[in-house]
Amino acid sequence: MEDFYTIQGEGYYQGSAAYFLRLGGCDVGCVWCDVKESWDALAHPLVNVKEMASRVKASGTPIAVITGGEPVMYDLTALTKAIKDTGVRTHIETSGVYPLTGTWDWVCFSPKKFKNPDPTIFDKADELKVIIYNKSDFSWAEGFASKVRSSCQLYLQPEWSKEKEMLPLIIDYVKAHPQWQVSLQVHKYMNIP
Ligand SMILES: C[S@@+](CC[C@H](N)C(=O)[O-])C[C@H]1O[C@@H](n2cnc3c(N)ncnc32)[C@H](O)[C@@H]1O
Ligand SMILES: Nc1nc2[nH]cc(C(=O)O)c2c(=O)[nH]1
Ligand code: SF4
Ligand SMILES: [Mg+2]
Repeated sequence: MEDFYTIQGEGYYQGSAAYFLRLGGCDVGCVWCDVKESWDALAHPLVNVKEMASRVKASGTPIAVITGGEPVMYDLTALTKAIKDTGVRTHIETSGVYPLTGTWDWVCFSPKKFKNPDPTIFDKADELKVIIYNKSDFSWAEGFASKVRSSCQLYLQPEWSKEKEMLPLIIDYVKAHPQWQVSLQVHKYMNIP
């Protein structure tokens, strides 16, 4: 759908330079999705894998973030190989609804109530990033925290339109449950993509 060199705004790598490849197509349907224009894969042009990898490399970035849309709808073996062959790290942002393919240096798993994840993601996630839209989402988040590896980093991120309401609850929750950390979408404050 689009590609751009920016600063990773969320989670463990927040603040790091990263080149984003946003793949079109998603069948999860989150009501609060901040990139609904990505859902229809046919609305976006096809781009050759080698071309994508060369744009990543030319930017000078140390990290490529594959996002979408929902990138696990596709076989990502060729894309991740092409990127890694240039010496750039491969990171993914995913809801984990289909089995993950490809070679990854970092997997950010962000589960959704609108479609269950495929259980194979639990052993692959380096980062669990749960979006908090209402109060009941804290106990829902704990259900996933008990399924991922003990090394997996745990983040609570407010849904953007509910940030004013949910951020105070997230702050209290993290103080009481310090295995979790707060993640904010800092790119939205910086007015960058
Ligand atoms: C647009 S999604 C694309 C990747 C994948 N489909 C997923 O949901 O993980 C990228 C990240 O943005 C988060 N996100 C999407 N809409 C959001 C919103 N309104 N507020 C906060 N985070 C949001 C998702 O949970 C995910 O972690
Ligand atoms: N700067 C920036 N950081 C991000 N982290 C995850 C994003 C995503 O949409 O996957 C995202 C994004 O869209 N922009
Ligand atoms: S899974 Fe990701 S891209 Fe798909 S609707 Fe949800 S937030 Fe948007
Ligand atoms: Mg985004």
